[in-house]
Amino acid sequence: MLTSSLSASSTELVINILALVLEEGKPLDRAYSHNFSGLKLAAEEQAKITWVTGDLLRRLNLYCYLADVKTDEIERTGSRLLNVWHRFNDLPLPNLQYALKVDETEYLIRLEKAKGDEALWDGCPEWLDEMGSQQLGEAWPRERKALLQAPKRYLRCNTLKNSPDELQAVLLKESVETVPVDGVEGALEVLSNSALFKTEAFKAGRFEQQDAGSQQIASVVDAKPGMRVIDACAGAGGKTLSIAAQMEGKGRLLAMDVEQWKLDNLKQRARRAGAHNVETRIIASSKTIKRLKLSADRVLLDVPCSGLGVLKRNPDSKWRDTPERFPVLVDLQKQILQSYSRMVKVGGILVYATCSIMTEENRAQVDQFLADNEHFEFIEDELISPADTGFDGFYYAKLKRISE
Ligand SMILES: C[S@@+](CC[C@H](N)C(=O)[O-])C[C@H]1O[C@@H](n2cnc3c(N)ncnc32)[C@H](O)[C@@H]1O
Repeated sequence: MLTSSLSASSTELVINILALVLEEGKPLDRAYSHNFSGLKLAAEEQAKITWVTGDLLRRLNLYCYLADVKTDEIERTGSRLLNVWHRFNDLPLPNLQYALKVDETEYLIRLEKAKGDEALWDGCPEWLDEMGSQQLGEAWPRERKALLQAPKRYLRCNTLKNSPDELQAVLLKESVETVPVDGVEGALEVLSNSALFKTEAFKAGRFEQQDAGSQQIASVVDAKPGMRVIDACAGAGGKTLSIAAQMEGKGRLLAMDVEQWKLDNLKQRARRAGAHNVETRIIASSKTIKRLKLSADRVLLDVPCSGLGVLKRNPDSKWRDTPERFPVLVDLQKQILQSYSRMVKVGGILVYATCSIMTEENRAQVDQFLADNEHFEFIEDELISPADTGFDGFYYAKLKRISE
């Protein structure tokens, strides 16, 4: 929460970032790096800018409605949007030289109307509200509200390099204040606005930034030293590195993906983390999977998904996404589950995971797989609910291969 207004230059930066995201379709993280690179911003000021931008994107439809501004005209009308944001948050307006004014009477009329529209109030596009109600029923309004909150910052202690206590002490020396997260071993919540990636502790591979819910998913894999483990949709390796730590660097951990640049990124992170048992392999065709048939003690399928559990962190995606993408993803997940499950050996464990809270990508997908596949039995599943935990939203199901 902000207690003072943004400076004029920070307000302009927010408008530039929003224009890049909403008018040019740039992902939020790239819009940030595009605007921040080369600037000597204090960590506190940068944190303020990302906080305001994130909040604006989480409730974009509401703020645009209150300001009578269109999402594709931010460059031209962004000053009124930012004025409305300050007005809504009871802060003095920023001191902009050329700004579109807010008509107070019009603003108050619109505010009253908006209060009567719960989905608008919670920053939810209509298509998402419909989908959420259809998929989650009565549970949806709570989740919708939870996805509106600013995400907290979490670290995963890299136990290949240090213990959580040691990490906390080292970070404190670099003015990074943290507290352990209840119920998630090795997770720390960051309380200060520090620039984490500039710390010596980060450069030494002592931690990774990773949501506590994501850390929970990785821990479900329960990999042991000496095992043969496959992380088949590894991306840049958030969960791979966590699994490597479970394995204490012993055994074989194969990280696969269809995108080489992500695996290149993963290799770099693994080097920094001291995770020497990680090998990467691009999935070039179905043959790559066939060659690994019945070979692994553990297979993690952290499948491509709608990302509708992580909207707190990636609020830009709800203004870019369309409902038409959803069935395409569900189909891809089904194919990955059917094909990649062949890599699990008899007695081995398959963990299916998503960063979505939608039933069709989660339990319904798993139920269908089990109905089509007698070689696996269900062990457990869990929805990591943003409303219950305050973390990002995830789902996992743990299955065991019982026959060839
Ligand atoms: C949810 S992300 C993985 C995130 C990663 N596990 C982490 O914890 O950082 C899904 C990944 O699946 C990859 N992917 C997409 N289609 C795939 C396919 N057919 N086979 C394997 N991976 C695929 C994407 O490139 C993406 O990196």
